[in-house]
Amino acid sequence: MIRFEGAAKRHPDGTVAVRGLELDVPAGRTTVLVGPSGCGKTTILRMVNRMVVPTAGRVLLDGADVAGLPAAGLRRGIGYVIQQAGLFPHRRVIDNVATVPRLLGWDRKRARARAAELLELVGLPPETARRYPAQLSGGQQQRVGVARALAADPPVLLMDEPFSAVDPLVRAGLQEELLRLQAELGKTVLFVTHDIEEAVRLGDRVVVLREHGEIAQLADPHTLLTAPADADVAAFLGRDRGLRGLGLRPAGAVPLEPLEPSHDGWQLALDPEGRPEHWVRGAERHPAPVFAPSRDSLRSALDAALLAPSGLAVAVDDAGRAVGTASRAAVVEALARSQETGTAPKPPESPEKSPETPDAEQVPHAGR
Ligand SMILES: Nc1ncnc2c1ncn2[C@@H]1O[C@H](COP(=O)(O)OP(=O)(O)OP(=O)(O)O)[C@@H](O)[C@H]1O
Repeated sequence: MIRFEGAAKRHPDGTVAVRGLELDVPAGRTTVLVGPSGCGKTTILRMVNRMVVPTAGRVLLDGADVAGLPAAGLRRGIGYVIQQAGLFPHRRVIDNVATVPRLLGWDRKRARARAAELLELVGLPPETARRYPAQLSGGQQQRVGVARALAADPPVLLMDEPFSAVDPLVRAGLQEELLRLQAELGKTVLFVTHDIEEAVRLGDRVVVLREHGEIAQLADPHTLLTAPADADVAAFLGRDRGLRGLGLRPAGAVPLEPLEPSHDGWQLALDPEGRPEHWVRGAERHPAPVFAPSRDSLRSALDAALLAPSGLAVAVDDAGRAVGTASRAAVVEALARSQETGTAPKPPESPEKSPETPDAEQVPHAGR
């Protein structure tokens, strides 16, 4: 666990980058810092690996003040991924990834074997290992950056806008990959972005910051979207590519995945008619939130995905029978696509209004 106790940074020129942050970052989860440019996100992140030394307060890593830990050892135990990957241009990909294991004293063969394993883990084909960074695409370079950060199997991963330099499609793929990796590895991830969509997509918890690293709201994505703390947060949520249009856009644009027997250990219990009842995992049992692609909005789909313990919204037909699932990522991606084209996707064929679904009334106005 990372704890910020009144951690502040005041620069010699008088600029207060961070005023006095009180924040707990829980172990094994993804916490996303999001906020406008200059609000102190990078400063906060770098306080953890001592690239920035607080001028007041302190940062604790598993109870130990990082100021008292040797910087080199501390940094080797913390993965750090930055924009543009920050790879060594003159080293082959495999040796970029093997850097930290080599620093830890592993022999070259073992370090390279570990690097090869990691390249596979982040989805890079084996032939990329022998190339130099400049011979890879931007998205591939970011994957190498992630592999390198994971090389020493650090419990903590700091990620500073790692995906912001790549185009939206590649970015969506990288986000998907990170979600998959995190489900597998359960690192303590502190992730910085200025993109609220990315924050909502990746974060178990989202910290919305305003100037001087002050917390405007700390919440899970669902609470953030449905109950912004104040008008500033609401305005921030609605800005950029915004989530404002969610309630106006039909959920029919979300691609559905077929129902599987198990999703990360969660099983969907259906009634005899095939209608979803619960998500079940061992002794755990939670309601299965649903949406109807033929008449609901993207907002309903996103709510369902955010509320489901499996992270999957269950799509139902007009009779309420389960017909597929949609992940949080798939819903956000559908939103991004509809915004890129500037118009909402065509409403699905089902013009009748349903009294239970007020969003359906708004569908014909979407895109205006
Ligand atoms: N060396 C420095 N001297 C003076 N001010 C600085 C210095 N480094 C950063 N700052 C200021 O501290 C504030 C916080 O910077 P920081 O880089 O943490 O913001 P950020 O939220 O990460 O911004 P961005 O999203 O643009 O990367 C900014 O106002 C910045 O100008």
